[in-house]
Amino acid sequence: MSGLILDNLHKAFGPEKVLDGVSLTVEQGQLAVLLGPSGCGKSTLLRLVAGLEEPDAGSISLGGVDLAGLAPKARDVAMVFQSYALYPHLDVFGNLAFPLRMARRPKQEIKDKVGRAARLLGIEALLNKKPGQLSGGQRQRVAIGRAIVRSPRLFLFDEPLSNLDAQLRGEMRLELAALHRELGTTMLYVTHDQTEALTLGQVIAVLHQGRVQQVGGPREIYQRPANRFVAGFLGFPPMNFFAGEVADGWFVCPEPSLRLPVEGATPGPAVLGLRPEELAPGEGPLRGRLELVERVGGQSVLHLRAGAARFTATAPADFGAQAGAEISLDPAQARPHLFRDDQRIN
Ligand SMILES: Nc1ncnc2c1ncn2[C@@H]1O[C@H](COP(=O)(O)OP(=O)(O)OP(=O)(O)O)[C@@H](O)[C@H]1O
Repeated sequence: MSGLILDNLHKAFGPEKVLDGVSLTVEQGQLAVLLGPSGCGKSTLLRLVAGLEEPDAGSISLGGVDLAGLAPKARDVAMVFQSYALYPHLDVFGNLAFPLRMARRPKQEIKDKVGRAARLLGIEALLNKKPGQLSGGQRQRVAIGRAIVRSPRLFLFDEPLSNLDAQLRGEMRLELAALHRELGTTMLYVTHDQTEALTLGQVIAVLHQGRVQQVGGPREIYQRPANRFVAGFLGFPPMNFFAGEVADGWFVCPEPSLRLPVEGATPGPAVLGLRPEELAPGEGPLRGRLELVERVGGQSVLHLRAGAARFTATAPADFGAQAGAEISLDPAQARPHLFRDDQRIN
C-alpha cells in the first residue's frame, strides 16, 4: 500500500512563497526526515499534511486517499509538537486517554491502549501526575504517547526534541528509532538538526527556500550532496569550498595553492568542496597558517588561513601545534566534491 505522497505543493502567505513546488514520497512504514534551516517552510509543510492549512496548489495523499478538503480529524494523522501541547489540568492518564475519549472509545479499550503506550514509553509510574510535575523529557514522552494511542496511519513530528538538553535529546532519538521499529507506522519528522536527521532518517529530504534540494539516504546525502547548499548544510565543521578551475582532468586552485586530480568533470570554473575531517595534517601539498585550534571533545578543529582563503581541518585532541604555525595537509584521501553554478558536476 502506498504511504504519503506530496505532489507539487505550493503555499504562500501574502507575497512570501513558503513552499514552492514540494514533492516527496514517503513509503508506507518509512521514517522520513525533513531537514532544513529555520524558516524554510518545514512546519508549514507538516501543517498542510495535518490539515491545519490548505495548500494553494498541489496534492497530498495518504494510503491512496486524497486528503484535499478532509478535516484534520478525518485524516488519521497524529502530530507531536515541540511545545508538547499537553492539557495542564489533566493528569498523564487523562492526557493519554484524551483522543480516545473524544472518539468515544469503550472504557476498557482506553485503559488497554493507554497502558500499552505508557509501557512503550516507560511512563507507567507517571500516570497520576499532572504535566506541571514532569520534566521536559517526561512531558515529551506523554505527548508522543498521546499520538500513539490513536494508532494513526501517519505520525508527524515537528522538532519534538528541541526543548530538551543535549544528552536527553540523544537518548530520545534512540527511543524514537526503537518506537518506529516497534510500531512500523509511517513517520514524517521535521528538524533543523543534522545529527537528528542523519541518525533517525531512513530517507532525508533537505528543504531550503521552499524547495526540496535533495532526497536520499543519510549516507548518500552526506557523501554525494547534490548541490552546494546541501554540501554546506550537512557536516561539522562545515565543508570547505575552494574556487578554481577544472582543466585536463585536474582541479587547480590559486589560493590555497592546490592541484587535485578530478574525474568526470567538464573543463571550466568550479568550486571544490573538501570535508575538514578528511583533511589530515601530515606531508601534503595543502599548506596553511594555523589561526586557531579549537578543542572540541575528542578532536581538535584547526582553523587555517592561506592568503585570503580560510579553511578548517580536524586533528586528534592532543594535536600539538599552536596558532601561528605553518602546517601541511594531505588532501589525497579526501573525496573531492565539485560544483558549478552551485550544482554538483562530478
Ligand atoms: N500563518 C502564517 N502567516 C504568515 N506567515 C507565516 C505563517 N506561517 C508561517 N509563516 C511564514 O512562513 C515561513 C516558514 O515558516 P515555517 O514555520 O514553516 O518554517 P520552519 O522551517 O518550520 O521554521 P522553524 O524551524 O523556525 O519553525 C516563515 O517565514 C514564517 O514567517
